[in-house]
Amino acid sequence: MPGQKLPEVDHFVPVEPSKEPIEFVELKVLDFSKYNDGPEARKQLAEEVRQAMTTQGFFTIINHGISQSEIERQVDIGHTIFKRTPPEEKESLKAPIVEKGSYFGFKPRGHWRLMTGKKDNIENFNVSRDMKQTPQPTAMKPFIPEIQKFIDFTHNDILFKIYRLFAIALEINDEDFFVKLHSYEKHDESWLRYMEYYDENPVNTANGEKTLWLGGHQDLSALSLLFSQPMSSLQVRDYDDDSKWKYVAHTPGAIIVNAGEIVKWWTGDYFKAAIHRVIEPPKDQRGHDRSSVFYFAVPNDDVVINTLLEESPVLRAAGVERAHRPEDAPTSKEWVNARVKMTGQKAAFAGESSGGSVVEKVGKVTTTWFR
Ligand SMILES: O=C(O)CCC(=O)C(=O)O
Ligand SMILES: [Fe+2]
Repeated sequence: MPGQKLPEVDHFVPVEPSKEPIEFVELKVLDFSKYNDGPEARKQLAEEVRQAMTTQGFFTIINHGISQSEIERQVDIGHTIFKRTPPEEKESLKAPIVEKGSYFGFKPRGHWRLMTGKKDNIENFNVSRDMKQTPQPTAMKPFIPEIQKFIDFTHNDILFKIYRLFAIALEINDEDFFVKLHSYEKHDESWLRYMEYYDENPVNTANGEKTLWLGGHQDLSALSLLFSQPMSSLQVRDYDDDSKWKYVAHTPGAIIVNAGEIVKWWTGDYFKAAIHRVIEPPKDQRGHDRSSVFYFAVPNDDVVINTLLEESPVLRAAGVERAHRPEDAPTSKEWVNARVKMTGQKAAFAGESSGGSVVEKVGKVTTTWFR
């Protein structure tokens, strides 16, 4: 918006990129400037999506239409909301997570229990895709038009492009198949998240292990879009390399696309849901807070989620199994509310058993937590 003066923010100063020799996961980088170069170019991108999704469930997109400065502006807006909202207002706009399974509003620090048994040190403010349906702290009000514009572009342009590539990759006849399940006009629980990790205690545990900030999980979403930020603390468990945890590199201006459990079910695990966690960063980045912005997409409320064997010849050829018995398949809203409600609450999440993973029931379906 050239010439127009935007409301002032409290600027968040991000940490400098780490210079330590850490092991990064190799992610495919998709150049979305090619998306409009015709059907052949789109087919090529779809093949790259297929390769990334069947191996990692994570990929990076660049040239997607949102600039690094627009991402920084959103991080600043989130930081400003956290800084300027007084504790009493945060308390009164607390998300009814346990009561209703809804994230809309503030998630205070300490709501989740980590696998170490400790409480999290992360503050979230979650905004409904349709911002009118979200609690509106006073500090957010000046930024509402900007935030809504950011959400709308992310949903209607970037997300829908990714979904058209998914449909092409799965050879589903209707390229808009997934787009129609995420209709902008209908209601769903998709949300924008501002997230601040507070590193108040930058000390290693006695055995030299790094402190866990957010336990290993797959997102409950269909797709999560992570706007890249410079602190090296997000790790993905590499399906390709003996399940090793590896750092996700920062690419300024990029979006990391993270497939969640809904995509895993749609594809009968042909497309992987990325297993990821957040840990304390390398030494040269400690003692800094980490502020970032995310968009989590889930289908419209009434969409029943099960494997798309009828729609996709690729899934039939791959021989995948249906994720749920038809009578057990949840609707999008049922799943989201049930899963949000129990995240970070149970002993399973706090890690009573050791080893790779813990399965927990969510209504008629299950979710898995990872170490
Ligand atoms: O902070 C991050 O980079 C990832 C956060 C995350 O995994 C989540 O909110 O689901
Ligand atoms: Fe996540």
